[in-house]
Amino acid sequence: MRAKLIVGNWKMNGSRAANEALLKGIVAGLDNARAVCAVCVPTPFLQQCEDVLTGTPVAWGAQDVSMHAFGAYTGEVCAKMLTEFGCRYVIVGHSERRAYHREDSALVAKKAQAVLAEGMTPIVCVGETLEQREAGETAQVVGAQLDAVLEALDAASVGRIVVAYEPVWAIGSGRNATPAMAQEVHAQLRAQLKARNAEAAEVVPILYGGSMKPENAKELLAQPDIDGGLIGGAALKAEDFLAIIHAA
Ligand SMILES: O=C[C@H](O)COP(=O)(O)O
Repeated sequence: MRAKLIVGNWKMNGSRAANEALLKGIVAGLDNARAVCAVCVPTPFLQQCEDVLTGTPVAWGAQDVSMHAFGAYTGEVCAKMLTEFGCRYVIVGHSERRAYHREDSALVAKKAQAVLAEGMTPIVCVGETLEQREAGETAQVVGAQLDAVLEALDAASVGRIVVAYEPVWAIGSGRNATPAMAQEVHAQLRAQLKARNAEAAEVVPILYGGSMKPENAKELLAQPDIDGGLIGGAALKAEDFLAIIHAA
């Protein structure tokens, strides 16, 4: 039985004052939530997460990382640096990075390797655009995105990743995939993981992301292969994020 994992992706939002209230609000409202939870915040706020969240059940992480270890890469942040701020998770391959920064699956695979090499957990995002879904290409697109990462990892490392299925058309649109649509893709992703490492496939959490909110979380999270959520907009309000955590 996989524990549910709820991760907030703050994207490029937040301020020191607002974060303080949000993080403390999340911690205060956790009660005895069964789900594991984390927030992935903009890099400048990692120190604040470490200050506020150390000793609480809420983990934290980053939204991107360099594929390089160290060196002359202006503007980049490497995995080793993230470990110095206590990061447990790093999102790689979010569709916004793929679309706005032209990141391809080969680069995403290298980033996942860099995260694993420093002992953290990559949250590997995959997902199709609306155009690709309408052309019947969903299975092929997300399959290729995940395979690129799996092929770059040794079989033992497969069990150390998290996968997030985020249909691009559902992100920030208010239009979520139906539970059945999401489950169909999650089952395919699970089968791909199994083909690489059957034992690991049973423990890898596969998260759904794309307009998950308090009103639809329970039904999505009830699907057999939906092990949690990668939450954007609803992670910016403690009340909504907590409602999703408690739905899990
Ligand atoms: O990483 C999170 C996703 O992009 C989902 O964002 P959203 O919940 O605002 O649709």
